Amino acid sequence: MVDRIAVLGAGAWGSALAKVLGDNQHEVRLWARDADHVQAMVIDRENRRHLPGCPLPDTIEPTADFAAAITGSDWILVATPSVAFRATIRRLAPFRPQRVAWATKGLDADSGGFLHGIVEQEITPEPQIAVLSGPTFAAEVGQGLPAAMTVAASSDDFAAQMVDAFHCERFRLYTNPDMVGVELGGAVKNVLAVATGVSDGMGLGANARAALVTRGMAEITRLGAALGADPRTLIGLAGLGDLLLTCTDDQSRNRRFGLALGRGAAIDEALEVVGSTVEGARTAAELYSLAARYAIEMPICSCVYRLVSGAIDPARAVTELMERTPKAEV
Ligand SMILES: NC(=O)c1ccc[n+]([C@@H]2O[C@H](COP(=O)([O-])OP(=O)(O)OC[C@H]3O[C@@H](n4cnc5c(N)ncnc54)[C@H](O)[C@@H]3O)[C@@H](O)[C@H]2O)c1
Ligand SMILES: O=P(O)(O)OC[C@H](O)CO
Repeated sequence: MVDRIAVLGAGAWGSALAKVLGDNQHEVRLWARDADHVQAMVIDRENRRHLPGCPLPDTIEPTADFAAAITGSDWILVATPSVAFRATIRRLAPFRPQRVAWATKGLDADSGGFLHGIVEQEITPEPQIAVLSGPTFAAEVGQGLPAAMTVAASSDDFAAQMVDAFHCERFRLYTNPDMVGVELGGAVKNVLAVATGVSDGMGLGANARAALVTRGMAEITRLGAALGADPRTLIGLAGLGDLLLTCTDDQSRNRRFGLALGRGAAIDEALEVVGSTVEGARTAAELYSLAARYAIEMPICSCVYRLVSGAIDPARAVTELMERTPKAEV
């Protein structure tokens, strides 16, 4: 069956996912707020700004007209950065969409809560919802390299529709009912990728990186337990899978941001070096509040928060982490 889908947000990830859907012969309207950017995509048949070298199939119609993108769509896929998520959902609400999915990773900038909370608050009547997350760099997906993700949906029917829409020989979706676990993994891994980037930028070595990834996983697990996430989700694609990818490969913008900080760049300079979305830099603050609300110790994530808010420098972060009181591992 051919779906009509509106993809909201034509960054690297919205464009890569639109391409998978379009290559699968679905009718995709790819919305971007910048009319010049849309015009360039129409002429180039490529998103040269965010996903160069990945031709957009004819099934994708780039548009700057929000209403035209939404009207008549079977479902909506939001792929903006988290900072724009609530505004996008508010804009969508008057259209009373029945099925809303998102591929954004992060937390609500206002409340520090999960993104599904924003959709539940802003859209009435409540639509069916789904979140897509996992270890996936947009450039590789755009090039058609194999990848797998997790989808957590509020109904089996919507989960099955998402699997049908995306499934192909190079893209595989696993369903999982645990929306909290899937969203948590995608949000926290970005903060931990900043930490491992800082460590590598300082030249602290492979042992330190492995320790950060492993103890970072312990932090995700503790917070996940407090929030009711399924531990199996946290060691799945949207948890450990994405943590490993983002902490170890320089395609990650969060990791590159951390690398720049670890080599001595100021925060603004490091953001500029990366030049596109660095979710972990803002998720760190939201995560700090969330962990505090549940009284969960997350020393690595806390250090990243204090680092990106300018309270400490990388050397101080290392000292603080290493000089914590010895404790049992589990
Ligand atoms: N790039 C990846 O490999 C990847 C993979 C998985 C998930 N994600 C997630 O997808 C989300 C988007 O990331 P990206 O890589 O596409 O970002 P990007 O930096 O490539 O592009 C961001 C786009 O969002 C647009 N934007 C910013 N504010 C907006 C607003 N208020 N309304 C509409 N558009 C707005 C920008 O103009 C830009 O086109 C993030 O949460 C990211 O963590 C990215
Ligand atoms: O480039 P990053 O660090 O935003 O990571 C992109 C994806 O989230 C990887 O799964």
